[in-house]
Amino acid sequence: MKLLCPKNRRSNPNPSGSCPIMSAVIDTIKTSTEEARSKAGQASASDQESSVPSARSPMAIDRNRLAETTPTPVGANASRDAALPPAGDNQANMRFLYEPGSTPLPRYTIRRGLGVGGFGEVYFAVSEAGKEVALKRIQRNLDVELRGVSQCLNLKHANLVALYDICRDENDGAWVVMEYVAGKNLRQILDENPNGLPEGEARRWFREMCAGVDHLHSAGLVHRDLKPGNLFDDMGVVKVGDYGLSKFISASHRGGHTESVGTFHYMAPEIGRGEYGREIDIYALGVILFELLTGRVPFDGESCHEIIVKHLTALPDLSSVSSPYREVIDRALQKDPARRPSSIAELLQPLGLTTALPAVGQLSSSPPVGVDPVYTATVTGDAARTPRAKNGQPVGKQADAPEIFVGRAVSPVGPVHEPNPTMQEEPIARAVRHGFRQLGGWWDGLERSPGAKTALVIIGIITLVFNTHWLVPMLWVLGFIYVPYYVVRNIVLHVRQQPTYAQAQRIADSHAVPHHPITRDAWRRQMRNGLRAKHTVTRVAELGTSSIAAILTCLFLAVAAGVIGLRRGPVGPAELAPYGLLAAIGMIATLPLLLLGKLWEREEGESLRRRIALAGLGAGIGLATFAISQYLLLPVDAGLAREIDSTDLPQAFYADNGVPYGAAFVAHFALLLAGLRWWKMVDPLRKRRLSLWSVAVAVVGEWLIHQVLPIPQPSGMMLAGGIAIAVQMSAPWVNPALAKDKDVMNAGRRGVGPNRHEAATASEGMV
Ligand SMILES: Nc1ncnc2c1ncn2[C@@H]1O[C@H](COP(=O)(O)OP(=O)(O)OP(=O)(O)O)[C@@H](O)[C@H]1O
Repeated sequence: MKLLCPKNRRSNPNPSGSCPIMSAVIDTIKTSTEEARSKAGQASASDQESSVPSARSPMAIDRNRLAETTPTPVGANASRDAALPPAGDNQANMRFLYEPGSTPLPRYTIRRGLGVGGFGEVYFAVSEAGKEVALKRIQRNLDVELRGVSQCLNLKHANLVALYDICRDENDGAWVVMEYVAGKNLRQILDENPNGLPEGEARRWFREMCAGVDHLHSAGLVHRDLKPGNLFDDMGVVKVGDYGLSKFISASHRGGHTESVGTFHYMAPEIGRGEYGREIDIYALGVILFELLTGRVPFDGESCHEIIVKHLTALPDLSSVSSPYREVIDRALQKDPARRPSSIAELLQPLGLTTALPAVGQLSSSPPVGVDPVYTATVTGDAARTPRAKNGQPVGKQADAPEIFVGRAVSPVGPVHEPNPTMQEEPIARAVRHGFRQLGGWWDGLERSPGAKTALVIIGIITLVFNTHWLVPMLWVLGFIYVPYYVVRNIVLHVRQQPTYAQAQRIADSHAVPHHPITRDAWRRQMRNGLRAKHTVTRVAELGTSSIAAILTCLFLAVAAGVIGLRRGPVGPAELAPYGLLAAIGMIATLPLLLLGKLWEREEGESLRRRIALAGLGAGIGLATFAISQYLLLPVDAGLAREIDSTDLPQAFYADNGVPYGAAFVAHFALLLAGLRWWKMVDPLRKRRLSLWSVAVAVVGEWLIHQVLPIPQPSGMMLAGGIAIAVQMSAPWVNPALAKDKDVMNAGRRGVGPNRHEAATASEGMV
């Protein structure tokens, strides 16, 4: 698997071009060449300099040379070889370690390089007996990761590319020997059909790939890397390939160097939570179905990160797809895996398609060397299309096992992850439904005459009617308990299901190319795009969570202030009232600020409009402060007479004796809110969750305004500081420390490197 830059998704990027990810793949190839050289210990210095590599020495060769020197295939190989697509520009630029004629594995002669994926190079090779195979050279030491591949090796299905064996070359390098597929892959076909395939053809592709995947699922395997590049057309039969390795090679093993995993267009959201159930295959199939029909993927973007965030948060626009495809894709692309179809059969059912299982035999042993068992799959209905070559011989045979000389696969595959149980049906509702279903079953199986059954129903109804006096109140009580419980449970679970942006970032990290850092600016842009793509429901859910956090924070701060302020002296209602005011005003200010932050998180924004809106909010806060102070009989001139000469005060706002009118509070808080950039404190992309600098700026700003428009102190400053703390603690926050390139972020923080300017300006200076 290799990560394709989103913009270059349709064609392999030119290695010499600007795509950093492709460059990383090229780096990997170069590195592995060096590794192989050092391991082999055979390549002498002269060999390395020589332009004529020896047949057995691993040596990078240019694909152009390789194409030129590829020997003409002989015998049975010729037809397929001729059917190979010509090496395009991309392929022409690929460099392969082994040249045509090399025999890195005994009895297999490499004919040509087919391509380079995330795991390594793939070659077309021919055995001594003339058997065509594809050889995939794995670039890492995968002893551990290859455990369990034996289960895949013996899978047999018309719609799966057969894995024949895992072999070791003399340098202990791992090779996967697999069925060679001469036809194009779906990526190439979709590239030729930018508006998608005709419906019938799309249905054929979809049904057959689903049949292959279903077979994997029934064997307890999850593909984990379904994408058009891994789906082949083998003379009219769809073959799912690349299913063995992705299960065993985790991102961590791949990410340690310069390579990267997968294209993000097909990645289910829960992969970020480390869930790799079969639902991720269902999700990928939903994406592929959409692409088959439209030629587009449902979630695209300028960057990998943007795509991930869309997978996590955005709803797909399915308006270009007609029914029943729309509903099928919609279900398959549900963010919550538990809401997706639970099986391939369920996925296909609305389309009127089925997956007959044309398996020759699950998990059986490979046939003896040299034996080509006849393809005996029994396919029904739509699947009844056993592939035949022109000579009438069956061609879809799966179980041709080449010579095994060093097989190392051992242990079985780990368990298939079940869907997240937390979002499954509410247990009481499930029990009730189960009970009703059992009752229905009992009723259906009751051997009584229709008359007797009718009589029973009537008796039941009468019993209910006569017991309504206690049944109805009991149902009311149960309803009063159950409904809030149900609502709270769903809110809590939904919120827990909400993807976080840090989570998106982590996914990007685990798949990204570490040697191609992004700048802080670019990171912010990507994150901002993700925030923009967020669905309203997600926004509302986040706001709900933030609001609860804000309320709790305000209460905590008020209690903390009260404990400190009242530790000596009497504690009565009069003494407690100011802290009640603090909590109330804190909430009154914080909740709208969070709401505004939610609206503003889509844009970087430094606008007059924001300040005007904040001024309006400040006026409201001032009014509320005055009103609550009056209600609680709090002195609204506390400390003012001592501090400020009343004759200096604006007469419209203060009485002759210096006592402020409500207008003074309104003006004071309007200034406080409009004068500071509060949106920085609720921005999910702020640098720190809680910036004490911002709190200090809020307190000092309040004190400065107090010099012109005084209000009771220290309540005013406590309020300003409390609001600054509460909004920051409760607003969502993306931890920049999890950003793709920590060096760049740190450089930005230190004010060095390319982000020097932004480092200076991006701090949460509030004024
Ligand atoms: N069994 C096969 N028969 C013919 N061509 C194959 C076969 N397997 C892979 N290829 C071709 O070899 C190339 C590299 O394949 P590979 O699976 O390594 O890469 P990928 O699927 O693009 O990336 P990744 O393995 O990272 O998912 C692709 O062009 C693919 O079409």
